[in-house]
Amino acid sequence: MLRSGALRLCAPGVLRGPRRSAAPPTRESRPPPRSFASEVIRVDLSLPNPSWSKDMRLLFDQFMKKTEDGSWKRLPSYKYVSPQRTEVKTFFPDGKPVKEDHMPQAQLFPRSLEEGLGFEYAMFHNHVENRTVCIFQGGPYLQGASGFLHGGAIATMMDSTLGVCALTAGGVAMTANLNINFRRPIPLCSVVVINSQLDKVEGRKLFVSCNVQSVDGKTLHSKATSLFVKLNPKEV
Ligand SMILES: CCCCCCCCCC(=O)SCCNC(=O)CCNC(=O)[C@H](O)C(C)(C)COP(=O)(O)OP(=O)(O)OC[C@H]1O[C@@H](n2cnc3c(N)ncnc32)[C@H](O)[C@@H]1OP(=O)(O)O
Repeated sequence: MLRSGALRLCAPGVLRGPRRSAAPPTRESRPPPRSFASEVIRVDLSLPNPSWSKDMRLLFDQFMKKTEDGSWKRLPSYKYVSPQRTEVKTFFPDGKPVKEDHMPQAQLFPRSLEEGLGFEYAMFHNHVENRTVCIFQGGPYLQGASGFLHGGAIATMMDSTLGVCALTAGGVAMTANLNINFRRPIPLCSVVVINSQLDKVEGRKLFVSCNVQSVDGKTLHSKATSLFVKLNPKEV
């Protein structure tokens, strides 16, 4: 269940008045955790929910407008890596992953915390420009230094955004290298924009970079460069 303290902290207006009626679809509430009914598995968690702050909603609406001419696409996001719960291919002959079927608790790390308490985000991708943008509101369970987001939480969302950018352009790939400069701390429950782009492709190597900025674009919180390597086609 959502804790009202977290809700108040991240979305102060939510408990006082009715929700805005906005055009994009909304996610009213999340299903109970660890339930594997098919409808639960397919809940798209990148849609607005009551824990989203006004900034988060405004940004989401702005990006939804950009999807209208087809240049940008909103990327749905699920708790499970394989929402159909089909068998995941094994890419590594020497280091076999645990199959999700054998570990039903397995779920995508950034989607593993309760609504409003952890990672709230939505991603949009531009196929022509090979760019992925993530709007991200980090909740109170992601605290590092007092009142600010943990560096690991920031790195998680940067890696995820860079990963989506690389995967969308190149197919199945993993992070081989991630270099982050943390320039300014991110207050808990604030909203930031992660802008990522594919810079270069060399064979199986996908070079991507990103920055993390405040909503008004005035504060550069973090920057990163990263290398993703497409998994060896012989092993796929
Ligand atoms: C919210 C939605 C989220 C969806 C996206 C999720 C994104 C999250 C992604 C992750 O977090 S993945 C988890 C963290 N990453 C790993 O656990 C990867 C561990 N490393 C590996 O499995 C292998 O090292 C890897 C698959 C990356 C590469 O191994 P390979 O055997 O396929 O490649 P190889 O070692 O032959 O290297 C291929 C090329 O990459 C280069 N390379 C590999 N690792 C490098 C490295 N670390 N730094 C620089 N170059 C590197 C290597 O030199 C070579 O260059 P050349 O082709 O020019 O010779």
